[in-house]
Amino acid sequence: MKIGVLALQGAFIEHQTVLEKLGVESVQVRLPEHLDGLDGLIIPGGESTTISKLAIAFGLMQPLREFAGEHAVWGTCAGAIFLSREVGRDQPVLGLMDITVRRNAFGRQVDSFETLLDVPALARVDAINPPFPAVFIRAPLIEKANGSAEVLAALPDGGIVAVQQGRWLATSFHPELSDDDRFHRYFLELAR
Ligand SMILES: NC(=O)CC[C@H](N)C(=O)O
Repeated sequence: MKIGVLALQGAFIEHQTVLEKLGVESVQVRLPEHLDGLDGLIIPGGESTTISKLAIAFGLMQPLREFAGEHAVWGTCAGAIFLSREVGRDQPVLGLMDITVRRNAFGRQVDSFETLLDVPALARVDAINPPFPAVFIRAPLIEKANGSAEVLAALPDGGIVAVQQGRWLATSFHPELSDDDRFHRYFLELAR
């Protein structure tokens, strides 16, 4: 199995480190041809406007959409914004997942925090399934999950922070920054 990590900007190395620990080969994706032969793709957190500018400059927008049509794709934080259909402002996105996101939804004072999340779907990779330690950094909130997009996790106030739509995943937080590889293992199941 070979997983690509979009390596235009942001926390791509951190995802590669987790994949390496799991014994999975990973490839940095910067150009369309780097998508060849991959079983799945992770779009990391970072700055979604920068990621989209570079993706346009490198001719990646359409190749990424085509790749996602046939493979598992997971966006974390800025990556989730990039995967979404609606960001409520004029910003190029892939428009794949049927979700509406609000960038920087947690405001300045609490722009970064860690919290324990119940994620029932992770029982697929861990029968005991303790709460997941989720790291939020200037995170977006998923305001709506429409159509076949299913909510995997929400904050106690109901704010949606993880969604799955078929083989696509979006998380507002950064599982690559917590010492817990269950989301990565869950994604690898989707990529298989
Ligand atoms: N940690 C992150 O990926 C932050 C996302 C960033 N605030 C954005 O809007 O793109």
